[in-house]
Amino acid sequence: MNPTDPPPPTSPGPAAQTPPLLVVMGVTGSGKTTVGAALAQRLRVPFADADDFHSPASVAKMSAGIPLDDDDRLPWLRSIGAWLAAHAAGGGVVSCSALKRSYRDVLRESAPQVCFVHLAGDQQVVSRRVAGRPGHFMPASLVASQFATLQPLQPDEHGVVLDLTHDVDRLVEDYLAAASPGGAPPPADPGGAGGATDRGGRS
Ligand SMILES: Nc1ncnc2c1ncn2[C@@H]1O[C@H](COP(=O)(O)OP(=O)(O)O)[C@@H](O)[C@H]1O
Ligand SMILES: O=C(O)[C@H](O)[C@@H](O)[C@H](O)[C@H](O)COP(=O)(O)O
Repeated sequence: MNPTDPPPPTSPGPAAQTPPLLVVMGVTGSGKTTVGAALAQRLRVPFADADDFHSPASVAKMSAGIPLDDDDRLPWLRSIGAWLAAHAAGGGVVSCSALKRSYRDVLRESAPQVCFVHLAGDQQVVSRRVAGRPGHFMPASLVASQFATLQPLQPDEHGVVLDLTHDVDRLVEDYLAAASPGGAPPPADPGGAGGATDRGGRS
């Protein structure tokens, strides 16, 4: 083949890459909405906030300081799964707490290729953020139950863990580094979320 010829149709190239389909997950106040929107802008894909998919009854429940249960969350997760399925071909980012493995399984049923970006960190930092966030239905009193419910990504789950204390621009870069072919360098503290921890996923 002449070196100037275009690659054969079967050759993988940038156009063959699957567009990113991400769920930015974590407890309330971890930065999902802020970082999810920034990631979507950087990746040039649509963004959705799972808060907008809650029923009025669920919003009223959380506003009253009562945690949602599995029954409250199932129809909500299915609607987010439908959003992911509808954006699988072109890519998209949705911010959704996805606290339990079983919740992430519901999302994966609709979009098996989805990559989870977990914004992980300390409860005190998150509580301060939620207490200082104006005009949101989620009370700071629910932060403890969110941490109690949270099940971190397991080794077989496609995703990355990022340190929520990094600033937003840095978190976008952390994700890009983790998703690049070489992956992210090992975190400084393997027990925590000191950098980007690749959980085996590529998007
Ligand atoms: N990386 C960050 N560093 C500092 N503050 C942040 C960061 N990400 C979000 N915040 C702030 O923390 C609060 C919670 O962020 P938000 O995106 O609403 O979280 P979530 O969607 O997970 O509840 C907001 O006031 C937001 O401005
Ligand atoms: O399953 C839940 O209990 C909720 O989805 C919860 O995890 C989520 O955090 C709220 O929707 C508040 O919204 P923010 O996460 O944006 O604060």
